[in-house]
Amino acid sequence: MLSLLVLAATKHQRQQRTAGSERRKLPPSPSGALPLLGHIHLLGRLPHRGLRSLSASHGPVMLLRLGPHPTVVASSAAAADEALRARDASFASRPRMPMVDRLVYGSRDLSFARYGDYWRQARRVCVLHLLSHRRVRAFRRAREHEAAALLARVRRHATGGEVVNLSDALVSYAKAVVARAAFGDGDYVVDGDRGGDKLRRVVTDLQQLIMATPVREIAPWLGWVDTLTGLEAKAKRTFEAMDGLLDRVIGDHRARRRQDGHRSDVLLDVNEMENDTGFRLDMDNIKGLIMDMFVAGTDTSYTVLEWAMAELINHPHKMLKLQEEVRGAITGGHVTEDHLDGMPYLKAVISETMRLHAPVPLLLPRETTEDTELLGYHIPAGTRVLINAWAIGRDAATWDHADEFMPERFAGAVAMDYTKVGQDMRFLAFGAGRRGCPGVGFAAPSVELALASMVYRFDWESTATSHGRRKEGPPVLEMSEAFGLTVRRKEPLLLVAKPWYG
Ligand code: HEM
Repeated sequence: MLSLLVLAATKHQRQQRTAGSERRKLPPSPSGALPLLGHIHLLGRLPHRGLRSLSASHGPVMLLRLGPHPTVVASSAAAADEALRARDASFASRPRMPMVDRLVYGSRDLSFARYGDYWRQARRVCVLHLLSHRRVRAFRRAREHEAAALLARVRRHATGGEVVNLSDALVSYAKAVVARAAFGDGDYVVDGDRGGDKLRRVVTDLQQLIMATPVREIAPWLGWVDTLTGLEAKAKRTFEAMDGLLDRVIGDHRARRRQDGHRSDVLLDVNEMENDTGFRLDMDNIKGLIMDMFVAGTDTSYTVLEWAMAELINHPHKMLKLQEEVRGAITGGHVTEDHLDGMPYLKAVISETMRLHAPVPLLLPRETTEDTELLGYHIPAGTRVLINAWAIGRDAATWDHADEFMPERFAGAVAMDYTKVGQDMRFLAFGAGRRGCPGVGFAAPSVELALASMVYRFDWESTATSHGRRKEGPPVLEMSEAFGLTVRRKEPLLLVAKPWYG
């Protein structure tokens, strides 16, 4: 009898344990994890693609170990919806990344700040004072001025029949537009670099470093490898260049304020404006936030423009359709921001470009703030989370002809407004939820104005077709990607532009 009771009790305990572990089932993990590295080697050169392949076998929620970090990867709209909408607060932090701490003032900015009171206040300050509708409107003239400079640069090559390196021209445009807003109206340079090349390199290095996994992070006793590979020196050089630039920007503004009460730099005035709330920014916070505006706003906008032009070149009928819309809407000989509202196809082209080429393919890494769940799997507190926005944008389960460039899907009666962040969880170019991009209102007019201006003023051809018009046919431009925080084209966009005089 006793043994029967013991047996029954043991069985009950086992059942309870099984039920408990089922309730706390972890997401599936690919096999092949290596000591120290975990699954890093499975990601490949283009992690958003590597992760999509893994999710094809392991499902929309996977658990990977990237170095020492357990990392959940979400690869479907349903998983993103749960993480970024239904359980938004549980997925709202950012992980501590030693390299980011080092480059971005201990992550005391906005993009990389951990979820909590500082982040909440910093985001409010940015949304209210830096990225408000009023301030975006205030920079309208600056955007129109920079768009004119972009066209002048293209025209210089076009009149001589030369090839234009459009990638270079677009990088300069995007950096100039954001720099005016982030740095004020001064002409700031790194080490006497007038053309802005060094500044561009510093920002590129900064982005690559943010994505790098230092060996020190995987195996602290192998930290010397980072010195040997030059990673340490690159991090030091990059931080010093950016920090020096920010010191000059802030120093100049302070001097001008002392001289003439000039009040153009909102961040430097924030502490006065925020007196009532008791929130104060120290110098590292101010530098971190200016850096955020610059780094978060430039390569993203430029990448969208570059992919949009490449897709339009590969789809000449769509290019013609866009040109007809833009040329039909323009009065006065050049595009202004007043014209943009009357260009639904332009907005559809931009949406479709970002669906196919999510500029930040894995968003910014998240971290869970508490024990939570995702599609029925248990996700412990402190787990890193990657949302594969790129894979979700191309998911054949939710998009027809998912890999095709079809702006029409966003035009017409059910047109999607891409500036409404989080409206459609199949489209995550700007992320979603409380950590979604607060800069979309700033990015939209600068991207739309530049694209409309380029297709209005010029007819475009790839160097491969410039000696004879090509009918719709196989794509002529190589569309390979280079990975970073943003994913840009691997090869620069070299095009021939022919002025259009209407
Ligand atoms: C086409 C242009 C842009 C794209 C595609 C883009 C995309 C993104 C993405 C994917 C995120 C991460 C969202 C998440 O984790 O859910 C983000 C965050 C952020 N973006 Fe943008 N962005 C763009 C332009 C801008 C601009 C112009 C600014 C500012 C001037 C900006 C400022 C920020 C900031 C501060 C964050 C961090 C927000 C937080 O963590 O609370 N972005 N952006």
